[in-house]
Amino acid sequence: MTQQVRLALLQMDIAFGQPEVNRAKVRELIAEAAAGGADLVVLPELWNTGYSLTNIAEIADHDGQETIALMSELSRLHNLNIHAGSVANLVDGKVYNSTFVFNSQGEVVGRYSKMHLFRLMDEEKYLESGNEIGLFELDGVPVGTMICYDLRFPELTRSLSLGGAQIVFLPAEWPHPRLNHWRHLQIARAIENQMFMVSANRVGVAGETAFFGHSMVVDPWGEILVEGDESEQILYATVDLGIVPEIRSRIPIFEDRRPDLYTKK
Ligand SMILES: NC(=O)CCC(=O)C(=O)O
Repeated sequence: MTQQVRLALLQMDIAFGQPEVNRAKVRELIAEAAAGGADLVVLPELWNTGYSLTNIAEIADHDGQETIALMSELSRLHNLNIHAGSVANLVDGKVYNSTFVFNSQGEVVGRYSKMHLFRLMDEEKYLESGNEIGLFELDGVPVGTMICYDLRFPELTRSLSLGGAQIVFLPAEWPHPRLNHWRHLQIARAIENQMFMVSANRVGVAGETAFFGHSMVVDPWGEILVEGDESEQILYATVDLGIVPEIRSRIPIFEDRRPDLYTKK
């Protein structure tokens, strides 16, 4: 990636339990984002199935095959990077909530499976948690990824920033009534780790759960560069990666940390 990166956040509704419908929609939206000049497109959480958990093993992707084939084709076709949000993914009989990230040559450069499962939406009953953090390089830039509820765990974001991440991505299906938490936690994570937070949250309703969107890009100074409303939309923001080292040297929190004194457990 160059220093200036034009991001496109796909804030979309998700057809419940209908992967084919969602894949067709995502194909259209990525073409639209490419026409809008995007260098990097970010999708929401579980965009292939939504939270159709009772039949998730039947409708999940298998070893990421459908997702990889589609995103690899689209990243090459449109010459852009894709953070493919997350998908329900069946591996060895277990379903994971998994992220795949693609460079513009269509190669998978990052993978991550959600490590904190969200009990309020029954994830722990149907899904398996991942056991590795999502830290990787995208076009030579160290970046990290988390998924939705992971945002509530500052230790995870700190592990990513200590690993050098300059951007942390957050695909999500985060609903009402917790908009306040969603906004403030992202701003806090960006400021305390002096990095960009980039989220794509879905909109729409599933059963009694209403998802509010408000996808956003927060810079390392805690300023919101773009924020969605509650409608379907593609949000664009251009980030200047040069400000990450600049802010990290202006307030040297990574040098001033006292890990020798912090609680280990
Ligand atoms: N899909 C999720 O992980 C939702 C997390 C959420 O809503 C929260 O409040 O945390």
